[in-house]
Amino acid sequence: MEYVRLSGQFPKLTKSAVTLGKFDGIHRGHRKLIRTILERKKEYGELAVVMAFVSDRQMIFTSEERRTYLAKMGVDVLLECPLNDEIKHMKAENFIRQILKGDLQAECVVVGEDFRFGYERKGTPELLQKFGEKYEYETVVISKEMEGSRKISSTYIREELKKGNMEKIRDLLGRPFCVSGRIEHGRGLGHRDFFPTANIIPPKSKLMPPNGVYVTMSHFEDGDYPGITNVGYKPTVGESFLGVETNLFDCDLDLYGRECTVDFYKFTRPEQKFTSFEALKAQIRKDIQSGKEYFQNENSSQKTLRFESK
Ligand SMILES: Cc1cc2nc3c(=O)[nH]c(=O)nc-3n(C[C@H](O)[C@H](O)[C@H](O)COP(=O)(O)O)c2cc1C
Ligand SMILES: Nc1ncnc2c1ncn2[C@@H]1O[C@H](COP(=O)(O)OP(=O)(O)OP(=O)(O)O)[C@@H](O)[C@H]1O
Repeated sequence: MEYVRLSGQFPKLTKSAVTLGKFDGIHRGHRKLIRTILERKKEYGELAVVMAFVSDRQMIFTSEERRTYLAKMGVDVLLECPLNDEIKHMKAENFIRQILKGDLQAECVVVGEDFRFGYERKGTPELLQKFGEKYEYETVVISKEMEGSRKISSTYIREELKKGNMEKIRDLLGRPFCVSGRIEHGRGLGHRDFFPTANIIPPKSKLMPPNGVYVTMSHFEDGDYPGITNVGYKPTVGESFLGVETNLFDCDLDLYGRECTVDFYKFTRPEQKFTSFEALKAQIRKDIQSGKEYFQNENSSQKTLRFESK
C-alpha cells in the first residue's frame, strides 16, 4: 500500500475509487465504505484510495496501526490529509474539481450519508452526486451502520473507551480495541520477583482506556497468548511514562524486541497504589487467577477469537 502524508501537493493518481472521512478506529461503519472501494477495485480495476482527514488529537488507532490495518484489507493508497484551514475553507466544488477529479482522477466517490466537507460544511453527499454529472464520477452513499438505535461513530467509541467498556467497544469496532508495539524492557522487578511481564509503551498519540487491569490476548507473529494487562504508571513503584504491561499465561519465551498486538477484552479493576510490594504481588496473583477464569469460562471461549464481525 502506498502511504502519503500530505504536506502540500496531492499525488497524481489515475482511475481511483476514493472514500472520504476521518476514519479513526476503522469501525464497522468505516469498513462498509472501504469494502465498497475494494469491490470497485475488483470489478473495474480502480485504485482503492482512502483519504483520511487528520488532526492532532489522540486516536483510537494510531496512524501506524491504521496503516497496517488498511494495507491488510487491500487498500492501494492511504492519503493522510491534515484538517487545516485551507482544506476546511475550500469550496466544495473546488475540492471536487481540483482534488478529487484533478489530482486523484476519481471515477467513484464513496461517503456515508451524513458526510460533510469544505467551506461551511456545504459539501454533502447530494452535492457530490450533483457534481458527479458534470465531472464524470459516480457517487456511492452508504447508509449508517447502527448499534441498536445509535449510529456507530468514532465519537461513540471514544465515549466507551473513556469508561473502559471494552465489551461495547468490541461490538462497535467489530473486533477488540488493541495496542500494538514492540516489547520493551521494564525495570526487571517483575521478572526477578515472580511474574514476568511484556511491556509496550504506547505513543502519546494513542487514545487509551482508563488506567487499570484488563483481561487481554496478545498476538505475536507466531502465536497468541491470553494474559492480564496493567495500563498505567505503576503508582506503587512510580513510573514516569504510561505502560501496557502484560503477564502472559503459560509463556516463558524471551519476547524482548518482538512486535505484538494486545487485544483488550475486559476491564477488571482500576490501577491502585499499594502500601507494600507484597500487597501488590498478592493482588496481581488474584488478577492472574481471575484472568485465567475468564478464559476457562465456557461462555467466554467464543469471545477470545480475533474474529472480525460485519
Ligand atoms: C496484572 C498486573 C496488575 C498490576 N497492577 C498494579 C497496580 O494496581 N498498581 C501498581 O502500582 N502497579 C501495578 N502493576 C505493575 C507492577 O508494579 C509491575 O509489574 C512491577 O513493579 C514490575 O515492573 P517492571 O517490569 O518494570 O520491573 C501491575 C502489573 C500487572 C502485570
Ligand atoms: N456508522 C457508519 N456507517 C456508515 N458510514 C459511516 C458510519 N460512520 C461514519 N461513516 C462514514 O465513514 C466516513 C468516515 O467517517 P468519520 O470517521 O469522518 O466519521 P465518524 O466515524 O462518525 O467519526 P466522528 O464521530 O469523529 O465524527 C464518512 O464518509 C462517514 O460518513
